[in-house]
Amino acid sequence: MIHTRKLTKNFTVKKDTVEAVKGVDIDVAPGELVAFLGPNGAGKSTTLRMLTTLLRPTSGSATVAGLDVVADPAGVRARIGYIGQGNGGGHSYRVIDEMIMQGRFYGMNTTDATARAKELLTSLDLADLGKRTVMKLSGGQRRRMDVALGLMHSPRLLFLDEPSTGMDPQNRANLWEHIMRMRAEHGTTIVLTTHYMDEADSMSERVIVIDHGAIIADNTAARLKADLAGDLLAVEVAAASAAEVRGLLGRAAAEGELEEHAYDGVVRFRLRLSNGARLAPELLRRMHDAGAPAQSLELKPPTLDDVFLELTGRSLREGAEV
Ligand SMILES: Nc1ncnc2c1ncn2[C@@H]1O[C@H](COP(=O)(O)OP(=O)(O)OP(=O)(O)O)[C@@H](O)[C@H]1O
Repeated sequence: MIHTRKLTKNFTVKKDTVEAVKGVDIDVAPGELVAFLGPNGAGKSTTLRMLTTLLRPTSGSATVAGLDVVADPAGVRARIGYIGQGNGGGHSYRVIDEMIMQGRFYGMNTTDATARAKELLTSLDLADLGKRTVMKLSGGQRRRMDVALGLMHSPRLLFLDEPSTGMDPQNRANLWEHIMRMRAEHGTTIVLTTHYMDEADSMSERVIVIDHGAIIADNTAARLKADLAGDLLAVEVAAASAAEVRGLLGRAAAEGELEEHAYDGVVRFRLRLSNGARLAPELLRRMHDAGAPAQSLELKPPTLDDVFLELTGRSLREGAEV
């Protein structure tokens, strides 16, 4: 559905060159749900804008829905849906009219456009609001209308640029429920950008991590976490047992990753383990047998932020406007 090779975008700002996207290779198969995850300024939107023909690449190639973005931008646009960061349509039109106009814009006749608009408004839980003017919708309803607009011409491929930024958790969950239902019903391929790691983690089947204009990881969230981060285990023991436990945990920890912190007669050890849930009981047993029992234990599965930290030495949270 998407194939890019060495896709590159440079901007010139006051004689300086900003390398926004540095030669990325991306392949997305039909039906996939892929998230571009990265901090502010990583190059996610620029990549999306090249794929949706809104920006012309500086170099490299991109084929989207079977067509070249430079040779046939109009053809690409006809086959895709795009929901940008600040979409929303006119303010004083009724929702249903806005939808029908969008369909007409894509060459549908009024009867088909009306039928499609009604169908989409129903699936996106907006049926009762069709006659309301756009400006009277709440933020969450309006974002759902954006999604409906992007789907009017039944694109096989839908791009969403930060679909839920600025929404409260309930509206985000609601939007996602609708997107997932659309996808199940129509088999739409979905590519989105986000800097919410939990969103990339729970919603996408595949996460492409972008930093400084380059792809630094590309896999399922589960694989990325298992391969690059591991579980975080924290164990507290009496200070008198620390030497014993340091030896035991040191052997289990990945190289150089055993941290310790002493306070009030207790030592708290922290380490990363690739399979913590399995290893923790065995470690506890060994500590107990060595006469150095744990006073407390905490086991946390990794997040995509841990993955990003491992890859870049920075937290994804640092740059995110969350
Ligand atoms: N039109 C432009 N002119 C100059 N520089 C630009 C332009 N658009 C983007 N950039 C720069 O290109 C880089 C990538 O920006 P981009 O918007 O693609 O990042 P992003 O990952 O989508 O960030 P965000 O999460 O904030 O939307 C940034 O350094 C940005 O300042």
